[in-house]
Amino acid sequence: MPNILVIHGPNLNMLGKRNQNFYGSRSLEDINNIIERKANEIDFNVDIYQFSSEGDIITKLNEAFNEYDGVIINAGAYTHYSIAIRDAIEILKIPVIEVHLSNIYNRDEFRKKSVISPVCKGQISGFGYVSYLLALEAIKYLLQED
Ligand SMILES: O=C1C[C@@](O)(C(=O)O)C[C@@H](O)[C@@H]1O
Repeated sequence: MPNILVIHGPNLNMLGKRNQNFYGSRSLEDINNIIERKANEIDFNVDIYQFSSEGDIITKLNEAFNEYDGVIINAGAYTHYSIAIRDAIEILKIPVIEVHLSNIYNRDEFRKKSVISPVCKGQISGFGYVSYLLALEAIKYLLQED
Protein backbone atom coordinates (compact mmCIF):
# COMPACT_ATOMS: atom_id res chain seq x y z
CA MET A 1 0.00 0.00 0.00
CA PRO A 2 1.51 3.40 -0.95
CA ASN A 3 2.53 5.59 1.98
CA ILE A 4 1.71 9.26 1.57
CA LEU A 5 2.88 12.12 3.77
CA VAL A 6 0.57 15.12 4.10
CA ILE A 7 2.02 18.31 5.59
CA HIS A 8 -0.04 21.34 6.56
CA GLY A 9 1.96 24.47 7.27
CA PRO A 10 1.44 27.44 9.60
CA ASN A 11 -2.01 28.78 10.48
CA LEU A 12 -3.77 25.86 8.81
CA ASN A 13 -4.56 24.59 12.33
CA MET A 14 -6.82 27.67 12.51
CA LEU A 15 -9.03 26.68 9.58
CA GLY A 16 -12.68 27.38 10.31
CA LYS A 17 -11.58 30.53 12.16
CA ARG A 18 -9.60 32.03 9.27
CA ASN A 19 -11.18 34.00 6.42
CA GLN A 20 -13.82 31.56 5.18
CA ASN A 21 -14.05 33.23 1.76
CA PHE A 22 -10.58 31.94 1.03
CA TYR A 23 -10.34 28.84 3.17
CA GLY A 24 -13.89 27.52 3.69
CA SER A 25 -15.68 26.69 6.92
CA ARG A 26 -14.21 23.29 7.70
CA SER A 27 -11.72 22.79 10.51
CA LEU A 28 -8.39 21.09 9.88
CA GLU A 29 -9.72 18.04 11.72
CA ASP A 30 -12.70 17.88 9.31
CA ILE A 31 -10.37 18.13 6.33
CA ASN A 32 -8.03 15.49 7.72
CA ASN A 33 -10.98 13.12 8.15
CA ILE A 34 -11.99 13.71 4.54
CA ILE A 35 -8.39 13.09 3.39
CA GLU A 36 -8.24 9.85 5.38
CA ARG A 37 -11.55 8.66 3.94
CA LYS A 38 -10.36 9.32 0.39
CA ALA A 39 -7.04 7.59 1.11
CA ASN A 40 -8.90 4.50 2.36
CA GLU A 41 -11.02 4.45 -0.79
CA ILE A 42 -7.96 4.34 -3.03
CA ASP A 43 -5.91 2.05 -0.77
CA PHE A 44 -3.36 4.60 0.37
CA ASN A 45 -1.93 5.02 3.83
CA VAL A 46 -1.68 8.70 4.84
CA ASP A 47 0.31 10.25 7.68
CA ILE A 48 -0.90 13.79 8.31
CA TYR A 49 1.01 16.50 10.21
CA GLN A 50 0.54 20.20 10.86
CA PHE A 51 3.60 22.28 11.69
CA SER A 52 3.74 25.97 12.47
CA SER A 53 7.48 26.29 12.20
CA GLU A 54 9.65 26.07 9.12
CA GLY A 55 12.24 23.87 10.84
CA ASP A 56 9.67 21.22 11.76
CA ILE A 57 8.47 21.06 8.15
CA ILE A 58 12.06 20.63 6.93
CA THR A 59 12.81 17.92 9.50
CA LYS A 60 9.73 15.96 8.42
CA LEU A 61 10.57 16.36 4.72
CA ASN A 62 14.11 15.08 5.42
CA GLU A 63 12.66 12.11 7.28
CA ALA A 64 10.39 11.37 4.31
CA PHE A 65 13.42 10.22 2.30
CA ASN A 66 12.96 6.47 1.70
CA GLU A 67 9.88 6.43 3.97
CA TYR A 68 7.13 7.63 1.66
CA ASP A 69 5.90 7.19 -1.92
CA GLY A 70 4.57 10.73 -2.26
CA VAL A 71 4.16 14.00 -0.40
CA ILE A 72 1.30 16.49 -0.39
CA ILE A 73 2.30 19.83 1.08
CA ASN A 74 0.43 23.03 1.82
CA ALA A 75 3.31 25.15 3.10
CA GLY A 76 1.00 28.09 3.90
CA ALA A 77 2.80 31.43 3.81
CA TYR A 78 6.21 29.67 3.63
CA THR A 79 5.25 28.83 0.05
CA HIS A 80 6.07 32.36 -0.94
CA TYR A 81 9.56 32.69 0.53
CA SER A 82 11.06 29.60 2.15
CA ILE A 83 14.11 28.60 0.14
CA ALA A 84 14.90 26.09 2.92
CA ILE A 85 11.61 24.23 2.35
CA ARG A 86 12.23 24.43 -1.39
CA ASP A 87 15.66 22.82 -0.93
CA ALA A 88 14.23 20.08 1.33
CA ILE A 89 11.66 19.21 -1.35
CA GLU A 90 14.33 19.16 -4.04
CA ILE A 91 16.21 16.38 -2.20
CA LEU A 92 13.24 14.00 -2.41
CA LYS A 93 12.99 11.60 -5.33
CA ILE A 94 9.25 10.99 -4.97
CA PRO A 95 6.38 13.09 -6.34
CA VAL A 96 5.71 16.14 -4.19
CA ILE A 97 2.41 17.91 -4.89
CA GLU A 98 1.97 21.51 -3.77
CA VAL A 99 -1.58 22.31 -2.69
CA HIS A 100 -3.47 25.42 -1.66
CA LEU A 101 -7.03 25.81 -0.52
CA SER A 102 -7.33 29.25 -2.09
CA ASN A 103 -6.35 30.25 -5.61
CA ILE A 104 -3.04 31.96 -4.89
CA TYR A 105 -3.17 33.72 -8.28
CA ASN A 106 -6.29 35.79 -7.65
CA ARG A 107 -5.27 37.22 -4.28
CA ASP A 108 -2.47 39.51 -3.06
CA GLU A 109 0.41 40.10 -5.42
CA PHE A 110 2.90 38.50 -2.97
CA ARG A 111 0.95 35.23 -3.00
CA LYS A 112 1.34 34.81 -6.76
CA LYS A 113 4.93 33.67 -6.35
CA SER A 114 5.61 30.16 -5.08
CA VAL A 115 9.28 29.41 -4.51
CA ILE A 116 8.50 25.70 -4.06
CA SER A 117 6.66 25.15 -7.37
CA PRO A 118 9.83 24.64 -9.46
CA VAL A 119 10.80 21.60 -7.36
CA CYS A 120 7.29 20.12 -7.04
CA LYS A 121 5.75 17.71 -9.52
CA GLY A 122 2.76 20.02 -9.81
CA GLN A 123 0.50 22.45 -8.02
CA ILE A 124 -3.22 22.31 -7.18
CA SER A 125 -4.63 25.63 -6.01
CA GLY A 126 -8.09 27.04 -5.46
CA PHE A 127 -10.37 24.05 -4.84
CA GLY A 128 -10.69 24.34 -1.08
CA TYR A 129 -10.27 21.02 0.74
CA VAL A 130 -10.82 19.26 -2.61
CA SER A 131 -7.28 20.38 -3.57
CA TYR A 132 -5.96 17.68 -1.21
CA LEU A 133 -8.23 15.01 -2.73
CA LEU A 134 -7.12 15.95 -6.24
CA ALA A 135 -3.52 15.67 -5.07
CA LEU A 136 -4.17 12.12 -3.79
CA GLU A 137 -5.68 11.23 -7.18
CA ALA A 138 -2.69 12.76 -8.95
CA ILE A 139 -0.26 10.65 -6.92
CA LYS A 140 -2.37 7.57 -7.60
CA TYR A 141 -2.05 8.10 -11.36
CA LEU A 142 1.65 8.95 -11.12
CA LEU A 143 2.42 5.77 -9.17
CA GLN A 144 0.43 3.67 -11.69
CA GLU A 145 2.67 5.03 -14.46
CA ASP A 146 5.87 3.81 -12.74
O1 LIG B 1 -1.66 30.08 4.80
C1 LIG B 1 -1.94 30.20 3.60
C2 LIG B 1 -2.80 29.20 2.97
C3 LIG B 1 -2.55 28.94 1.50
O2 LIG B 1 -1.44 28.08 1.36
C4 LIG B 1 -3.79 28.22 0.93
O3 LIG B 1 -3.96 27.05 1.28
O4 LIG B 1 -4.58 28.80 0.20
C5 LIG B 1 -2.26 30.24 0.73
C6 LIG B 1 -1.13 31.02 1.38
O5 LIG B 1 -0.88 32.22 0.67
C7 LIG B 1 -1.48 31.37 2.81
O6 LIG B 1 -0.41 32.03 3.44
